[in-house]
Amino acid sequence: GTSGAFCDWTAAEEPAPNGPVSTTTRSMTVMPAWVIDKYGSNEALRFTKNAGFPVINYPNEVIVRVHSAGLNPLDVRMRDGYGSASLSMKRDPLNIKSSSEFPLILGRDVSGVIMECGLDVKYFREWDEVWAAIPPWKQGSLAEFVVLSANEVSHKPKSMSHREAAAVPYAASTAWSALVNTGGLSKDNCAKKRILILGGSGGVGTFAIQMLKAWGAHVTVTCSQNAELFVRGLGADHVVDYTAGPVEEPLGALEKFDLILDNVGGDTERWALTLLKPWCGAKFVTLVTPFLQNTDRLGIADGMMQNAATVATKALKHLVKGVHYRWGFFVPSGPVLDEIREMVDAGQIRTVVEDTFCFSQVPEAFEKMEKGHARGKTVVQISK
Ligand SMILES: NC(=O)C1=CN([C@@H]2O[C@H](COP(=O)(O)OP(=O)(O)OC[C@H]3O[C@@H](n4cnc5c(N)ncnc54)[C@H](OP(=O)(O)O)[C@@H]3O)[C@@H](O)[C@H]2O)C=CC1
Repeated sequence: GTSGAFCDWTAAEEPAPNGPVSTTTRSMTVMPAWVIDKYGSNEALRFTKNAGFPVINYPNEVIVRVHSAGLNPLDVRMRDGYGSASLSMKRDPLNIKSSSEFPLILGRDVSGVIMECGLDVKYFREWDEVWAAIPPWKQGSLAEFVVLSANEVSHKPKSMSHREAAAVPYAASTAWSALVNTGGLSKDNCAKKRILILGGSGGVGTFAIQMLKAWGAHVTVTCSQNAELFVRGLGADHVVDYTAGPVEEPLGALEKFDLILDNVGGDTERWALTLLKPWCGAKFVTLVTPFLQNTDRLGIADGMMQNAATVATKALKHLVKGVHYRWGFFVPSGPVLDEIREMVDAGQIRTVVEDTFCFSQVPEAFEKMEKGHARGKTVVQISK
């Protein structure tokens, strides 16, 4: 990656069919973007100057000019086809435009400037600086412009650059949704609570640690030994190295927990619920669920039935042992990002951008994401 550099994507080969790109959104019909036309590896990524320009279809929508786009592990999985059946159904519920998802633009995080507002939009004006997490069923931020509902957008923190701000929304909104909506935690009820984060060094974990510390909780984290200083720097009180051997034993020797946030999945459910305080309302919230795999495999109706059956069976199995089992999800929400902005501007949440790529280097950014073991976020600079 390049630190803060911009590359000249205008030098790319493909000519725009409608002449030079204009500077006002209303007269534009095409824009530069990275798209995929089929699912697959990095070869599927294609740069074009002729991606369809986003259109305001509903009066509550806004068009955002993208300054910086943030990447998440989900982008790599979506490039590979994860969620394809479920998300294209959500994009096109009436199946009006068959095979509607292509060309698909990836990129779930955006920081940029409002260029146009629908007639019902009251809270934003043109030129407002905003950030947002883009729902997976919408076209993403690896493009010059993106259209979003105003209720998915929030004013960007003043204390962050666009580059930093693009590294926050999707992972921080997921952490908030899992801890607050699913876990029932808030700034008013965390003091003295003991929280365990399985997989604390990733995107979601790093924001979860900072939120919980700001709310006064005691935070234990599992991560690699080489991430210990990183998570301690974010506020983690106790760190257990998962690369040194099974973590069940060292964690089992500790005082029990009020909530566990699971970012790892796999066999964690087999042992982690025994680490919770029984009969105290303690919760296990996992973000690693078969939700989209089930709907991809079985279709929406049968997939949702399967999801409901799986989560109900597991919840019941654990409820009889006195603990609650829940699935957490990313939820797009401007109001949640407003709360996160206040924490950022109050110095309670910061972000670590590990790598910055320019717009012409999107395949390199995906290669970096594929390697995993990130110690911070990956951002693509789209415009100055
Ligand atoms: N349900 C939903 O809506 C959402 C689900 N997710 C899921 O949540 C999970 C976390 O997402 P995100 O934070 O963005 O992902 P990241 O890849 O950024 O983070 C994952 C972290 O887990 C660590 N890790 C891997 N294996 C273990 C282990 N056995 N024990 C402890 N730590 C481990 C990795 O660290 P190391 O480098 O040391 O291996 C890495 O830092 C992912 O599985 C993602 O798919 C995310 C967003 C929304």
